[in-house]
Amino acid sequence: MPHGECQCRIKVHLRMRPSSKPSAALHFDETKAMVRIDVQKKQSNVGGPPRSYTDQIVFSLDSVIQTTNQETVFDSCAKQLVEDVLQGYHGTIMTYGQVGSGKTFTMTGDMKVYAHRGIVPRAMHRIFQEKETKPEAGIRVQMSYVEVYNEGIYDLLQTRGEPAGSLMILEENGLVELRGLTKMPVENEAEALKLYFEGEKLRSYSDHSLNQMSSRSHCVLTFYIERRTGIRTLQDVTVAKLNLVDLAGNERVKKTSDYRGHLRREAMAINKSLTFLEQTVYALRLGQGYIPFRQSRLTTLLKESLGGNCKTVLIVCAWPEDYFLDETIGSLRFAQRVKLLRTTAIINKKLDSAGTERRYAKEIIELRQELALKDALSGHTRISYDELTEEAKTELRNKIEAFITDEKELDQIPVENFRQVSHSSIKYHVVAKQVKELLCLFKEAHVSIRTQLEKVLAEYGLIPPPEEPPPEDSGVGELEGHGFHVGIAPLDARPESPASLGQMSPGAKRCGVTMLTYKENDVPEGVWECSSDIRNDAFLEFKNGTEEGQQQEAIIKSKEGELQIKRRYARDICATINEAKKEIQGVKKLIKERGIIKPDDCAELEKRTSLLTRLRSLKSAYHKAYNELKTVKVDVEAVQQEVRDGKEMLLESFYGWFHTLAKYRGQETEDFLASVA
Ligand SMILES: Nc1ncnc2c1ncn2[C@@H]1O[C@H](COP(=O)(O)OP(=O)(O)OP(=O)(O)O)[C@@H](O)[C@H]1O
Repeated sequence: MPHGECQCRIKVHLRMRPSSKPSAALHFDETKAMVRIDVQKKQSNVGGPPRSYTDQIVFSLDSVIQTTNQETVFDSCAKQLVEDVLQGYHGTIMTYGQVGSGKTFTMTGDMKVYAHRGIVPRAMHRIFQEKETKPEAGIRVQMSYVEVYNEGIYDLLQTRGEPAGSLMILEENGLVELRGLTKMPVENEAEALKLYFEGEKLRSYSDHSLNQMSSRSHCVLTFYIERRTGIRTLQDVTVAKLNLVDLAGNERVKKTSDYRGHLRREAMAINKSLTFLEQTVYALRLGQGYIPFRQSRLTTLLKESLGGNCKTVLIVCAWPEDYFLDETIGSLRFAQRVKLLRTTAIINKKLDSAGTERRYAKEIIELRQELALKDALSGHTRISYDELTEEAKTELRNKIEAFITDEKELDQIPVENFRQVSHSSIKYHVVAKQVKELLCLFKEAHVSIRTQLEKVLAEYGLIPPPEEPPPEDSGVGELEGHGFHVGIAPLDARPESPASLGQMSPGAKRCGVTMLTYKENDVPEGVWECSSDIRNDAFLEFKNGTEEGQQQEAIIKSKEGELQIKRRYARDICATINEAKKEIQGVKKLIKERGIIKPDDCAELEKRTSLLTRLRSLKSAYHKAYNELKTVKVDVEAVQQEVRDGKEMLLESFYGWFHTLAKYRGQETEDFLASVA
């Protein structure tokens, strides 16, 4: 159920007018809100006179009132409903009953005696009391007053001075409206009462045998109450209606002595409309699909009150005399049916758009004045807060672009007021992205400046020479012998070709030993007095034929295997670095091609940000690989050194073996070697 929605039953009260000869058949239980009526009935008796017996009819209501105290009537029947209307519910209070039974007395009261004022003036008092005591609610009241006379609806507040034609009923979205109805704004209780009395003067009364001032029409007095329900800037407003309906009295025309033409016509029209009202209530009670609201003007007007968005109270007025017992029973039967009807009332909210607009306009003026004062105090007298012209917008965009591209070396975005910011579509995230991008560029610039500075300082010997970063444009050289490095290896760093070393002996070739040879220069002076061929053969003999030589050769081979793996790994890293470098250059080119981005071009900015992100990730991969390459390089060099050390050890061992053996044998080296071979 939506907030404020209320499923309500129509409340029904019985008010008996005072009488000097009340019927003995009527029994009231005010506590239980019940009325019992003893009805004398006659039953046919076969062969004899009809037998009479007493039947009892019991009516259960919401209250039974016999007092003449108007305050009690208002408090028990109307007060709560008026409060509900002040909260935003639509409400209707209706009086129904026989001619002269006290409907107008209940509704209007005796206006000559203050204590006898009826529901209308008391409700008025309560409404305007609320208006005065709660100025923050900004209550606005309007009033309309219509009568339904002989099936015509007449505006009792029309001020045109000529008899008004019947008002036309309009129905839109199930809601009934009267076209051209006068809704008078009312400021206070006195004004409302004055208007009410003016309307009363236009109302149709006749001198009736049961009532000197008998209302010959149904009257609907409506208060439209608009009030704010909060103190926020954007407020909800409730617009509720309070309908105070004084129905014309029903009568048994034959019973009354008034058979004069117009009175008879009036009585028949009243009875007809009340019959339609009863039929409508009956249909509503049965829950029929079709409810004949449109049968009469009265039922059309009461549509919402009987079965729609409204809280409704019915006060049935009755004569207590025996003579009118049938009419009283008829009124109570109607009351009983109405009591079973249900309505769905909601708090009627509407957005006070006109009021909000007015408030905003006022607020804007005040804020502008405040801004102008602040600008004047701070010396900014030429700032305009008006809507930006197209020219001003373009100028502002250019200024911002200049700031972002740093063309004019501005140290802040040149906007003067929020309107400029909003009209340039500079949203926070856009600025944040720009700043992020600038930070990125700044970081790169910082690294470059630092490197340059370190180089200069190193040149002057103020700091140790910095380790060269990989030159990005030249790529990474392939590993080759001792000469691999980041970048293209310098020519003098290439290893000597095997041809420049000592000749590989046929024996070495045979044994598959390709790496370890020696040069003439390697031979210690005075040791080798034989030809190189002989020495090579002797060397192979040592490596392959002696335990010491074999062990050392095995170590060298294992180290050479390790070296090979590390070099292959280093080569892979080099390939990764070169690939990254290529991509970096590609992305940089793309960024450059996109040129300067307009601050409000979010799509382009997105693309640029994504390219920058890609660039950052490539650079990160590049530097990671480069660091890894440095580590591998150290490893490779270490293993290379081990290989070199192993070879040197092998040579030394060979020299020792060869020399000792030659001496031991006491032979000429040539002879010895010949014998060995
Ligand atoms: N409860 C009451 N206490 C005192 N006087 C009453 C009461 N009810 C009605 N009267 C008096 O009876 C007379 C007729 O009452 P009223 O005009 O209210 O009847 P009515 O139901 O409106 O009649 P009609 O249908 O003809 O308009 C009035 O003079 C009124 O002052």
